[in-house]
Amino acid sequence: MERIKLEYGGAPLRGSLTVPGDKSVSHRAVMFGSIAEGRTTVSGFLSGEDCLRTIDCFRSLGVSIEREGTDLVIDSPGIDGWKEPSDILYTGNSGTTTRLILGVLAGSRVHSVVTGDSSIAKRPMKRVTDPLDRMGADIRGREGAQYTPLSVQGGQLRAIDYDMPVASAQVKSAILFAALRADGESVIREKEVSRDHTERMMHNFGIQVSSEEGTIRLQGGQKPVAVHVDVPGDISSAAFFLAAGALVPDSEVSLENVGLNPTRSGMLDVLEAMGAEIRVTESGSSDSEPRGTLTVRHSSLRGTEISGPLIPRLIDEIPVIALLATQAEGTTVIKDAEELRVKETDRIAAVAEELGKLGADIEPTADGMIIRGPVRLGGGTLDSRGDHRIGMMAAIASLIADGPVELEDPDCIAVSYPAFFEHLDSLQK
Ligand SMILES: O=C(O)C1=C[C@@H](OP(=O)(O)O)[C@@H](O)[C@H](O)C1
Ligand SMILES: C=C(OP(=O)(O)O)C(=O)O
Repeated sequence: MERIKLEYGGAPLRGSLTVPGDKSVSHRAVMFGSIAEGRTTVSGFLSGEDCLRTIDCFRSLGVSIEREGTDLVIDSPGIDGWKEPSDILYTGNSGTTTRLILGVLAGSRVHSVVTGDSSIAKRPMKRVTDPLDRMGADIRGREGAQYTPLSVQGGQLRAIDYDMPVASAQVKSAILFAALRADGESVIREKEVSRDHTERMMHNFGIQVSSEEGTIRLQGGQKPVAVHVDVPGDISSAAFFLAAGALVPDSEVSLENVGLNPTRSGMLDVLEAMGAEIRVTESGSSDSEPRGTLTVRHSSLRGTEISGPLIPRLIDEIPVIALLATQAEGTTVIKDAEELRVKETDRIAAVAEELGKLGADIEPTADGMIIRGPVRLGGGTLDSRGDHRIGMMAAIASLIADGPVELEDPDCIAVSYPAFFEHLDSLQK
């Protein structure tokens, strides 16, 4: 496995950057564009490994998906014209692809088998296969459809009235895709409000869906109409440079065209609560996803508490927020974040153990962590554990470490941010 030296210490980060397209929105653009009959075009699409796996899956179903210049062009016969794939649908490392596609396939007319890599094989799927089963889906798989590989025989579905036991946009979205093909009106009640890109994109594709205080209602049988989707920059990718700008002395970093959907922007609330100097300039939205420029400067930070409804609004940013907290005065408590244990890795253990190697004081708890700061970080060899967000957290940690930092298995960063190291270099010139 590759190991690289991270030689970034010291120099301030200055300048501006456009982060790559939002991963969640990119996946959904391919999915809706494949369900809708006709031509969907997508600008700002993220060509990260996870989204490429989504493209592969829909190509196998007979959808044409090609690059034309910087746009992605999707030509689909519509869901009822899909062909049965002659091989498995391979979802790689992508939880979003795996879970959402189960909902899409359940309401299709084809038989398919879905599987991913060794990380996906450990991630819980029952949270999706259970509600889909109640809708009449025929899904079978390992340990009673708890884990991949999963086989799906598409068919006619019935509507569901469902109280979600986990706060998860992936579960909500899988049910919504199935509900679109079901007889009757489905009602989904969220445990906590999670990212609403699926609902927003449904509006763009001409589907009526209502959402009020965590209750979503969707009438089945509506047909999406092919449109153009403009994907905003990914706030979860921007998060690493927001943290770097706040942590490295003399830095000032601007990030442009970042998606500012309020169900995703919890990190901005945390930066403010920690005392970071951050400016948000909204630039409006060309579709239903708001966006704007974020500018951050080196700041002295204080500890904070992160819990409750804030958690789904920043779930993927917690590794880099934990790094920020190691440099903050006082204690930071993160709780209600047990979902971190079932991401690409167990991110509670990974953050505590990997940053611990540099001397950070992080106590893992069942549903989060307690971080005491500030602590000067030293050198060490960190392991991404095949998790892109742990890899990028390590790279940002190297910016403030007193000793040399090495990173094992950096390649996984391409899952969400293939140009990450180029962008980091460009801010240190
Ligand atoms: O719906 C999505 O696009 C995502 C939802 C979140 O997962 P959960 O739904 O499991 O919380 C998030 O962690 C993931 O990176 C992307
Ligand atoms: C959890 C993540 O993605 P997924 O669930 O799609 O693998 C992530 O990007 O941090």
